[in-house]
Amino acid sequence: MRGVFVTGTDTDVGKTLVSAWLTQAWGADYWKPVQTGAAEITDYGTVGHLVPDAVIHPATYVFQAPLSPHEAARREGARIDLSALVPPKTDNVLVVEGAGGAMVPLNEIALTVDFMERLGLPALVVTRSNLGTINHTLMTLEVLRRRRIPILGVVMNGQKNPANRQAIEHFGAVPVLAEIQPLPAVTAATVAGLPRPTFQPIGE
Ligand SMILES: Nc1ncnc2c1ncn2[C@@H]1O[C@H](COP(=O)(O)OP(=O)(O)OP(=O)(O)O)[C@@H](O)[C@H]1O
Ligand SMILES: C[C@H](N)[C@H](N)CCCCCC(=O)O
Ligand SMILES: [Mg+2]
Repeated sequence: MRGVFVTGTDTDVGKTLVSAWLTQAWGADYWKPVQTGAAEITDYGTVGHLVPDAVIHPATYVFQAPLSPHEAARREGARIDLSALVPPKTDNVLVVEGAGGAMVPLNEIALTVDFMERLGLPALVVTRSNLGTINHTLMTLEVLRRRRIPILGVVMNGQKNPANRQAIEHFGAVPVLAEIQPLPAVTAATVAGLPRPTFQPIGE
């Protein structure tokens, strides 16, 4: 399976924007295995609008409450089973987006990082560019490395911050693959207008 698991230092950090950007630039398929907050909005719906031609695979779990997956599932009398999180069959590159960050619980014992470990795709970490991101990014990298999850690199999302970029690359021993600036609006046109990624997905 070729692709990338888009995780982040937090919820609302820009994972869906980055996922749409890569899906569009690579002509990839998109999959959001676990979606919460569906009562308000879904990431697969957003990516479908931002990348109209993309193959959007159905989420395995969809819950209404905008909460951590383990809690959103519980409130609906459900429980996320990692063995049900089977990647879609595709010969194409697959962009997978996690819910929130790497340590987000999926059930009473399993965390998102456990799912990432099973899936085996390299991780791309989306981070904010402003104050506080160094700590959050280094902690996320630490978690991924402890599980020997390959790390493609980091995408910084927000106003350019050379000092934070340097710190993340130096202390995190990881490349900042791209810096995405604040967009006036997130639309199919502005996503398509972003500079093309200078990196490729890895895997066979
Ligand atoms: N560079 C940017 N410029 C303008 N708006 C942005 C940018 N990055 C993210 N946003 C907006 O910020 C909000 C959060 O971004 P996004 O949905 O990509 O975060 P997320 O990490 O996928 O969140 P979740 O954890 O819910 O999946 C969205 O409304 C998105 O359109
Ligand atoms: C609802 C939100 N948009 C995401 N889908 C889920 C974020 C879970 C975050 C859990 C946590 O880190 O506290
Ligand atoms: Mg998202």
